[in-house]
Amino acid sequence: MSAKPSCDEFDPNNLRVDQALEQIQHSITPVQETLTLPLMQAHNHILAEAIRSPLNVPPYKNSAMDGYALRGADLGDNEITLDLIGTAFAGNPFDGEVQGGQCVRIMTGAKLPDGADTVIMQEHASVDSERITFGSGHTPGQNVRHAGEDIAVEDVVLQKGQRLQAAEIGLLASLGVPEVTVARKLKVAFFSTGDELRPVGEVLEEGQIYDSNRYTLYGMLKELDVEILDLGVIRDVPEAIEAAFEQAADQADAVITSGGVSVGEADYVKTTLDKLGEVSFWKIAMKPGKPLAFGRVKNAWFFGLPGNPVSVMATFYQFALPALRQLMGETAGPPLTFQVPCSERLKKRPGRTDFQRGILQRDEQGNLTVSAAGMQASHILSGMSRANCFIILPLEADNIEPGSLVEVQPFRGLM
Ligand SMILES: Nc1nc2c(c(=O)[nH]1)N[C@H]1C(S)=C(S)[C@@H](COP(=O)(O)OP(=O)(O)OC[C@H]3O[C@@H](n4cnc5c(N)ncnc54)[C@H](O)[C@@H]3O)O[C@H]1N2
Ligand code: MOO
Repeated sequence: MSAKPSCDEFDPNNLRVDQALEQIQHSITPVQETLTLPLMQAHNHILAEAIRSPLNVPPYKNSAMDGYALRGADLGDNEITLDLIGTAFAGNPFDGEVQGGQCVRIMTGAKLPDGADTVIMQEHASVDSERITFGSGHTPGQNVRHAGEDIAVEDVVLQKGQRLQAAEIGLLASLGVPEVTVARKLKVAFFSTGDELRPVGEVLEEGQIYDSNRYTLYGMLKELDVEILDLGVIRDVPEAIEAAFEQAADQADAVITSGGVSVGEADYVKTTLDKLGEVSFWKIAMKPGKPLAFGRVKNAWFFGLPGNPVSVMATFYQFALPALRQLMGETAGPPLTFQVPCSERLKKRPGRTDFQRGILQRDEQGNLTVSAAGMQASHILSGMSRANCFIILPLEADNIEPGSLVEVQPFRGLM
């Protein structure tokens, strides 16, 4: 691993990660167009309106157990024996009223018969034909699910800006809501530039590498569920680059490129951006991902991510992802982070916030720990694949000693 000169680490012109995030956040306003979709098609869309419940959930008082419904007032300190007068099934209620001294056989989810307010599970009953005996120790009101105890009519069940995932579309279905108004999907265009890049499928010549950034970008955008416009690898000639930017910006809400944002090299990209838009070239005090371009190209937002394969992913996750979420109207909180002890020494120099690639796992005692996912240079894409989290080390931090608490940001939740 080659060390970078430490004089580079504390550059007063570098923006801090939080400053860059704030500037991006202040610039972006969400797309306004909406559409109304049936529930299943609305999956993974962003809700454009708050949803109020048209129903009580549960809609009626019902039993939480298979057993017997009775009047709580019949319960006492001693065992009781009641007359069985009928059965209540889920979907087929008992049509009558339970009086003192009576009970009704009831199934889980069945509507509680009029007069009854208590259910005793069948394991606590002894049955002698039409006479049912219950021991002591039961409480009036037990094992009853009340109307509206989950959701009451007119409660706001989902907020504008929420992503409709499995639980949300299930919840809407449980309320009988057949369709919802959602934000239209974002269109995001991307392409790669660089004379060394060859598309997968071609034979590499000396000095050439395969274009992998378009694939990582594709994967990350796919997970976000946007419409993707892949413009391929663009040759390093001004006309081709300008045409690619024009096409991307005309068709998409956002344009993402990788490479060519560091010092000097990508003159065509910079001159084209000067002509077509307003783009700032930032240096961010983070590692990897120092160079980053952000702004407008025609009517599209532009993210020029650094070319190194890990830098692309780190800057996409830390900047482009929250920005695209904001653009699609999603009100997502900041990503989950928490502290765990690291199991080994982590190399770090003060001056930039590190987003090291880590492996979060349980040790033999069952305690969560994190270790580095191998080499940390920004071209080591295999480390990103081995990792399951970023280890976020603060700007001022120096080397981290084993056992120290460090902040981790898992790549994914349950799915
Ligand atoms: N003198 C300096 N040199 C560099 C600096 C600096 O501040 N001063 N910053 C370094 C850092 S940090 C990064 S990150 C890179 C970023 O440079 P660019 O964004 O201009 O990216 P490129 O030079 O075009 O490429 C960097 C690297 O990534 C490879 N690459 C590019 N595109 C792809 C792709 N689509 N698929 C796979 N790999 C790709 C490219 O071949 C280079 O190896 O600059 C440092 N240099
Ligand atoms: O920031 Mo660069 O992304 O360190 O390689």
